Order: sequence, then structure tokens, then C-alpha cells
Amino acid sequence: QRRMFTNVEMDNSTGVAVIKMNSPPVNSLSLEFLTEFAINMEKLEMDRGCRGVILTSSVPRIFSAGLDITEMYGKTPEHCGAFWRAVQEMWLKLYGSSMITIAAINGSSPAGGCLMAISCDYRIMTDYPKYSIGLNETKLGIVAPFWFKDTMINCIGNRATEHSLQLGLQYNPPEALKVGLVDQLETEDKLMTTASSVMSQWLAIPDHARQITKSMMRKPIIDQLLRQREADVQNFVKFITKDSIQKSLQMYMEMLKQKKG
Ligand SMILES: CCCCC/C=C\C/C=C\CCC/C=C/C(=O)SCCNC(=O)CCNC(=O)[C@H](O)C(C)(C)COP(=O)(O)OP(=O)(O)OC[C@H]1O[C@@H](n2cnc3c(N)ncnc32)[C@H](O)[C@@H]1OP(=O)(O)O
Repeated sequence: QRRMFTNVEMDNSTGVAVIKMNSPPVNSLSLEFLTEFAINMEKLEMDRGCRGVILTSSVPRIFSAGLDITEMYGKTPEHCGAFWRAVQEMWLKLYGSSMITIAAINGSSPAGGCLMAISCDYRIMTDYPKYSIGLNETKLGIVAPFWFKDTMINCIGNRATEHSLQLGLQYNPPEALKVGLVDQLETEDKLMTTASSVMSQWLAIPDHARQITKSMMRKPIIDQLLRQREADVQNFVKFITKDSIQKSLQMYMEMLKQKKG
């Protein structure tokens, strides 16, 4: 029996769907998770009644821990390639969506989790000091690909991205608000109602005008990946299967386990 990684609830009266990521313990983005997510986005995109999506998590304290590290460690080049195509597909569907996308970030959101959030149109984060968000790839000894970097530049600008990416910074909610990585903070109990009310403001704009504007802003980066999609896969596989990178991933996973113990 297939496992479900996300719950999708569509409200036909508002035209808004809520996608709840539900893959304990940390909503890590496995090949299967990413595949299911992309299919769900495609279904909603095809549904003419669906105009907006709120992305959130049903796992306590975690929005998403990012890419599933076990999908990149000790795997064959073929598996790594299939995994990376699924990561690309998730981003293409989310960043390229014509729907209004709002991230209700109710927990920590490192790396690929941050990518999902910054691929949305608007971000509201729970104001809890222990939560953090950012692209921390360099801390794992890996490099955020150009389309992660460009998504961040489009969100917070060039200088802040350069600083953030080189140091692999993770921001607490007030810091994330200050740098522009999130648009608004909210208490946990009001997060979803605030997301719905922000959605109503966006729904008031005629779809065609908003969609063309969104596409105008995002198309150049999307086209850049589409033009070199297979080369990007090969680049990832070559990089991630290097002994030195595998060693870094191994050490990082050991560090995560030790932190726990
Ligand atoms: C030279 C040119 C190169 C060009 C570039 C080419 C290609 C690009 C190459 C690579 C790009 C890759 C981009 C990568 C993106 C990513 O997303 S990598 C993943 C990064 N994620 C993280 O760093 C998060 C790590 N996790 C945490 O910090 C914490 O787990 C937490 C999310 C804050 C939650 O903390 P807590 O509640 O305390 O939970 P635990 O730490 O105890 O974790 C519970 C179990 O979950 C396991 N786990 C955590 N995160 C992941 C993960 N991302 N993947 C897989 N598994 C994860 C953790 O180990 C625990 O497992 P056990 O219960 O111990 O078995």
C-alpha cells in the first residue's frame, strides 16, 4: 500500500487548497515525497476551481527538514539522478505555479524546506524563537545549486543572499523577517487564519493580471533550468557521488544523531 506524504484539502467555496506535509519525524523530502508533491501540485493546477494553495506542515515544530539526506548518501548514480529530477520537478511545479501560493511556516525549515517556502508568493512564520529557516547547504559541505540561489536572490536580493549562502545562515523568525526571508510573523494559534486572510487579499486581484506578472518575474530562472535540466542532473550526480562529498554527508548525519543522544 502506498504511503501518503501530504494531505490536500480543497475548499470549493473559496477555491483554496491547503497542502499539509505529513511525513514524520521531520518532513524530509524523499524521492517518493517529492513525486507525490509534484503530482498534487499538477492536479491542483489543472483544477479550474483552485486559485490558491496554502502550504504548511502537520508535523509538530517542523515545516520541512529539507532534502532527505539518505537519498543522497551511499546511493547509485542512477538513484541520485532520479532523486534530483524529482527535486527539480517539485521546484518547477511550485515556483512556476500560476496559483497563489502562501507558506504557513509552522516550524523549522532548513535547506530544501526553505527552498519550498521561498518558492511561494508569500510567507508567514510562527514567531517561536527555536524555529529557524535558511539555506544551510555550505554547513553540510555541499553547494546550493544556481536555481536555489536565484530563488533566494528574487526573495531577499543579491547581497543578503551572498552573505546568507556563503555562511549557510539559519535565521530565527525575527531575523528572517528583518532580512525579508519571511513577510510576516504570527502566533501559532493564528497562523492559519492569518494565512487565509492574506490569501483573500491576493484573491481579490484578477487572476490573469497577477499570473502574467508572476510569470514575468519568475520565467527567466525557470527557463534557465529547463534549458539545462539534464546537465543540472549530471552535475548533481557527479558532485554528490564524490568521495569527499559523501564523507561530508556521513559526518553531518552522524552529527545529527549525536546531537540527539
Ligand atoms: C562544484 C559545483 C557544484 C554545483 C552544485 C551541484 C549540485 C548541487 C549539490 C547538492 C545540492 C543539494 C541541496 C541540498 C538541500 C538539502 O535540503 S540538504 C538537507 C539539509 N537539511 C538539514 O540540514 C536539516 C537537518 N536536520 C535538522 O537540523 C534537524 O533534524 C531538525 C529539522 C531541526 C529537527 O530537529 P529535531 O526535532 O531535534 O529532530 P532530529 O534532529 O532528532 O531528527 C529526527 C530524525 O530525522 C533525521 N533527519 C533530520 N533531518 C533529516 C534530513 N534532512 N534527511 C534525512 N533524515 C533527517 C535525523 O537524523 C533523526 O533520525 P534518527 O531518528 O536519529 O534516525
